[in-house]
Amino acid sequence: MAKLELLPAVDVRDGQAVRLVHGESGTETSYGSPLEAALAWQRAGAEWLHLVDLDAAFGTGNNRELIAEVTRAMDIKVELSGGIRDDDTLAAALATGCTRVNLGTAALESPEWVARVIAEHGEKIAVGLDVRGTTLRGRGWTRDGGDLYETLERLNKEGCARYVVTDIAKDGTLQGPNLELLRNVCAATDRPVVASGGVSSLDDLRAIAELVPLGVEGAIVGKALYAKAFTLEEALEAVSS
Ligand SMILES: O=C(O)c1ccccc1NCC(=O)[C@H](O)[C@H](O)COP(=O)(O)O
Repeated sequence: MAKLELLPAVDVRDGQAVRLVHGESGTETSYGSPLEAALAWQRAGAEWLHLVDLDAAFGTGNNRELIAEVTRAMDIKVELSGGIRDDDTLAAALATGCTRVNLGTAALESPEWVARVIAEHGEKIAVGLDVRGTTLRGRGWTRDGGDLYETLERLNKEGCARYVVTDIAKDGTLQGPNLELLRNVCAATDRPVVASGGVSSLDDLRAIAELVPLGVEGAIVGKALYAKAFTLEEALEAVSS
């Protein structure tokens, strides 16, 4: 059986690595240099980094230079997220050399553009499905953006390669992942799914790993690593078989 990929997260706000609760602006806890955090995950054996420009997501500026610097410094695969919504921001993100980008708001507000870039860039484009209940949220998760399953059906038809699924109610809370949501999304698509939000323990990761046969490919881990609930080495070991 394929093993679950782990993507430690570095979310950047105002030049700092931070964690938010429910992705809400103003709930930041700071964890210092994003480059140091990313290098630490790489040294610990990560194969992926999930790197988020929160200012770009919230529309409070951007950390574009820093995000590019961190991405260039990595020998591992990088998934970039946050504020990638048009040709300029997509070109800047891809120019960093990242492995793929994660589009959120654009998939809700600019469906024609997203269909075009999916057709042009294939595997380099993932779509973030960030939900409260079954309602998608855009603009840094501050605005409603339609129904999860209607949007998923449309993106499936357009050939979207992969989805990053976040239950906003769980994100940054250490309350455990929403396994039911992951199962439901896997049932509605044949594309790989990356789980995000709420991981609190090695058992949570083992529970997500049980969903690999259903289509879950990876899990993003943020708060639990920064709060030292477990180490990345322990997490990689827990999902290695
Ligand atoms: O990814 C985004 O674009 C984004 C936008 C607005 C708020 C938060 C956003 N991402 C947050 C993450 O990707 C978290 O790092 C990830 O869900 C990890 O969550 P957790 O393990 O619960 O800390």
